[in-house]
Amino acid sequence: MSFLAIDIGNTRLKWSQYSEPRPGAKLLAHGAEFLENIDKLADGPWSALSTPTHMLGCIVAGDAVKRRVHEQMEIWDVAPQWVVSSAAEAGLVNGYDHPTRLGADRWVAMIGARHRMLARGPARPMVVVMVGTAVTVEAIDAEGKFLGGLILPGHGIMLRALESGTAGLHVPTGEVREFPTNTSDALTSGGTYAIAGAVERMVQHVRMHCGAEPVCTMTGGAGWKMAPSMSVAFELVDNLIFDGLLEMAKLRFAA
Ligand SMILES: Nc1ncnc2c1ncn2[C@@H]1O[C@H](COP(=O)(O)OP(=O)(O)O)[C@@H](O)[C@H]1O
Ligand SMILES: CC(C)(COP(=O)(O)O)[C@@H](O)C(=O)NCCC(=O)O
Ligand SMILES: [K+]
Repeated sequence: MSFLAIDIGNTRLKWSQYSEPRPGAKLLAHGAEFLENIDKLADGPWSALSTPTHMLGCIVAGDAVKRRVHEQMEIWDVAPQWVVSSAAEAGLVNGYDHPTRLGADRWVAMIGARHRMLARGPARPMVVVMVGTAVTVEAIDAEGKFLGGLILPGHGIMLRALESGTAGLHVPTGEVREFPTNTSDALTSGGTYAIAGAVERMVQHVRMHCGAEPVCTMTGGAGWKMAPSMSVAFELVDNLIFDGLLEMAKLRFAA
């Protein structure tokens, strides 16, 4: 028995193979590929894996990418299953106007974050931050209701948008500075503090709305870039989506 979890964002595919489809299962193998390289998975890293008995993934990169991943999975006799955000699952209630339109990665990460918190202590409100191609900042109350969330451009998109929309902003990546004194540092710092500021605001909103201090959990490929510049207390976790997929797999594939 083994379980393959896959998270496909707009920049990279991340995968992890576990001994079983449940939280606490042993991690057997893992990897990440930029989307332009996913056609080499079956002949590359996946060729060394034992056949997964179950697979669950989340994808926000579109149907063409999904088809390419299905092709790579043909080396195994396993049915691909992809999460669709729903009105309620695994202890979370979805407050989105149209629950199925919520990005599956956001839904799965929130489920992972909430279970992680409950495993450690009493239920508290949460702010869940994902720093990937885009940045999302989610609010969850102490009862597990997703109240709503912010979507911002990630570092790369912010810089490319400024480069393409101006004549004078073609410069190398800079450093994060409190008082930037060159264009590179001004751009890098502007993007970083835009994200940090959005998180700070969401923490304020949740504190006011829930009347309690939220737990702030941050994840995503570029989370480490944000960590030194945050203005609120937070925990950086590298696998919230896989935590969530394991929780959902436990409910779907329980023997
Ligand atoms: N070694 C790395 N490989 C890939 N992305 C990286 C790396 N280090 C930092 N990043 C940043 O992480 C972002 C991708 O994060 P990721 O969580 O994979 O995004 P997504 O889920 O949207 O595909 C990139 O936009 C990039 O800024
Ligand atoms: C917000 C996102 C683009 C984030 O994508 P990512 O940065 O993980 O590649 C993705 O979750 C998405 O396409 N969401 C659908 C719209 C929504 O959640 O409202
Ligand atoms: K993501």
